[in-house]
Amino acid sequence: MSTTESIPEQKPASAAQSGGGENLLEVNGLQMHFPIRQGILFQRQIGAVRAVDGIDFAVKPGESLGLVGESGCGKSTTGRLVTRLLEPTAGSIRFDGEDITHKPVTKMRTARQQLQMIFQDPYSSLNPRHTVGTIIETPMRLNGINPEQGHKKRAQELLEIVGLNPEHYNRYPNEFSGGQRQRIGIARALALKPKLIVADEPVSALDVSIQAQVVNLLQSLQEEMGIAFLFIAHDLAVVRHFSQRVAVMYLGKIVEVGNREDIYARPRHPYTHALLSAVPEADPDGGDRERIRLAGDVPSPINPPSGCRFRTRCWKAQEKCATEEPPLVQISGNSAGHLTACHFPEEPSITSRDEDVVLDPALAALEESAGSGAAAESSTGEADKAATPEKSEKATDKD
Ligand SMILES: Nc1ncnc2c1ncn2[C@@H]1O[C@H](COP(=O)(O)OP(=O)(O)OP(=O)(O)O)[C@@H](O)[C@H]1O
Repeated sequence: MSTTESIPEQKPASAAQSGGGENLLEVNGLQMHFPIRQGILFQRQIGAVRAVDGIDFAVKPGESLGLVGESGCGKSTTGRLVTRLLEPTAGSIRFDGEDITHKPVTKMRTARQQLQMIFQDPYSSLNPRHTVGTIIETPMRLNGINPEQGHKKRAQELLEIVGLNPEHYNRYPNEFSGGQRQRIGIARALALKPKLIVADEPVSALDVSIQAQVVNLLQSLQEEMGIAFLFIAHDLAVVRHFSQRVAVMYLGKIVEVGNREDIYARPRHPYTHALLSAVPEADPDGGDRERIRLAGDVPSPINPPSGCRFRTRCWKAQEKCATEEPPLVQISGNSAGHLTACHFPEEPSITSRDEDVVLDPALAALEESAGSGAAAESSTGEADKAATPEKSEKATDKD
């Protein structure tokens, strides 16, 4: 574990990510500050939730970029900004060569068609009063798309593509399981032949056994139809096999981005190490892995820590981390395109260290007492709960 300071090779995020071919999506300096207002009449702004606070990333045609971080880091807000469901406070979004940052939705018909979103909750994202056929056909009709074979045939084709029975065209969403509903949502997104799909935690509400099936489906769509993905997830396990590149987000900032191999085998940011530590079998060689117990919650985005935002939970934090925000750059030892925002990065390895890193003193005390007596037994559950940097399980279902 190195504590020496790395001297960043100055390659800023946007420049490093836009090299090597055209980008389908390019995001620069993107910010979303939700205003906090007070007062009944005048609604004075007294602060802001800095949900997304100046991020840069790019997605190439046909590529999948995973966007990963704990709950509240700003991933969904990023997805909603990219799909223009939210108006950004600052920054720019270019899609397929066009600046869509402030373009009214009514004036961006093509981009709107080619940029689709799949939502987390397959229960609330489908209108329960419409048949599956209507749900899939409506976007085609609204966008003036008239397939040669007719709307019904095309909707049935799409049902087949996503692994559902085309004869279920006249059924209603409540007749399907969660996994099947997510497939209907995917068929609806495909109806407009998108170039990019923003998938916001598309499997986290599903039973674990169903998750893999839906991820496999999305992967085959990416490979066979050349669709690019911005795949949002709260842990690194889900995006592992699906994303060629991964961006790790913490409290409104991207703290590390790189290709799959760099992020999973040679991570540099302590937060990436902590997230990876929570992934079962993160070490591709099956060796002894480091154990980092990331406890506590992400600090409030209303008043984020100065300097490096991760410093309040970081085991390597020093004074500099409080006073200077580390830039997202290709630090010494990183390969091209692997960018890390850290003054004191970790060694590029995930092998076991001499000691586990336990970040929460309360958790450490619990673990100490766990070795002795019956009282310890009851506290172990608490410790596990506190150590899991994941959202709580949502509704489960089976296909
Ligand atoms: N409309 C809004 N008004 C005010 N604050 C918001 C709004 N939407 C999101 N936030 C806040 O912005 C921060 C980032 O939220 P966001 O949903 O983007 O995070 P996330 O990483 O996607 O987490 P999750 O997985 O829980 O959705 C959170 O603190 C959230 O409370």
